Amino acid sequence: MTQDTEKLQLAALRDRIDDIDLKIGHLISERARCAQEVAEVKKANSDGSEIVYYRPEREAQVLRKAMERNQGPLGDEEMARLFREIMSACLALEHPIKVAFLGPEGTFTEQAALKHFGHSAVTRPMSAIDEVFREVESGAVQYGVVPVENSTEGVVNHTLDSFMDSNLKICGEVVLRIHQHLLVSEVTKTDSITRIYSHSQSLAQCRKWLDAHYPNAERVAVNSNAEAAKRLRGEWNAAAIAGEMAAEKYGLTKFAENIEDQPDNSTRFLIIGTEAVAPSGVDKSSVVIAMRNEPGALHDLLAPFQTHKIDLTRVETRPARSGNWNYVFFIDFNGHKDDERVQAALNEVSQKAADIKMLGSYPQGVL
Ligand SMILES: C=C(O[C@@H]1C=C(C(=O)O)C=C[C@H]1O)C(=O)O
Repeated sequence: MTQDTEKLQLAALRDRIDDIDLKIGHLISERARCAQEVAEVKKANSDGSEIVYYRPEREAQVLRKAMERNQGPLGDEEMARLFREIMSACLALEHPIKVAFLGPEGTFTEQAALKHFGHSAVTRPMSAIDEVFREVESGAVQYGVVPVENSTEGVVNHTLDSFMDSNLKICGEVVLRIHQHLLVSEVTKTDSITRIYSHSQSLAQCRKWLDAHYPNAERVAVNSNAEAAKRLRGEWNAAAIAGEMAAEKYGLTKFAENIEDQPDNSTRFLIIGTEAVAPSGVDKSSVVIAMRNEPGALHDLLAPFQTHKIDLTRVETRPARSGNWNYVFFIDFNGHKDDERVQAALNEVSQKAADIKMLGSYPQGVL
């Protein structure tokens, strides 16, 4: 009797779900047709220059709205992730977007690219950060994704250096929680692991765990975590440290999970492209500023931001490669380059700076 009631109740609920899915399906198709029309309008009004289909500022607004109006029971991020995928599919209908990322397949950077653009983007692995820059510069892809800073290990210097030689712009940022796992293959003898492969950043992020659990294993730094995962093939005495995607892509087992020393370990990635991005309402900007080696240079650099009440979110120093100045600062702050306050501050800085280069204004990461 109770089994019958359960069956009836479930059947009724499943009928309701089928009805709802039907409506969702129709609505998604209607949305996709609208996106196609957007593409038609863009084409009809084109002045002959290349049409820009992907609009980072609009996408950020759509995702923020999805989160703001969400009443549960799904979490805000979960809701936004669903909309992320719907938009990704709609954009692919307008124009398939091609994205280069720091590879090989299975890296955290690939995960960041998919988190930012959704799974309808066509992603291409590159073997080095400067290759990602070159691929975008050559026009082979429209966008690139590169890591820029990790909460445990700090800045990715290759990325900052690549910006010094490039005219590409930053069009977005994405932050990824990084979980590291100790991976083994089916041939690994787990009680005789004497070598552990990983990227140097990941080895550093798991230093204490390794000291505690594998104090005598040789730590071998390789080009990427995915490369580390690949190296395991046929080595019975080796393990790799890498993320979930690498484990899945290379068919490895998690022998120990979440072994990063800091529980809030996260990495920030930048989206690079050729187009400047319009304000989305909640934006960040990045600039490189070269100062002469004079007393008070750092004060001269920072004071205008304080005067105009602009929050700095990061200040990074790199050795300058030219003889004209000594310091180069990479500065991130809240605000868009079109904001009056930002323009006023940058104007004041430029009077004291040897050189100033705007790397881009872009929507603050939503997901
Ligand atoms: C539809 C547009 O084009 C693209 C697709 C979007 C969407 O599906 O909502 C949003 C921004 C663009 O990346 C648009 O510009 O509005």
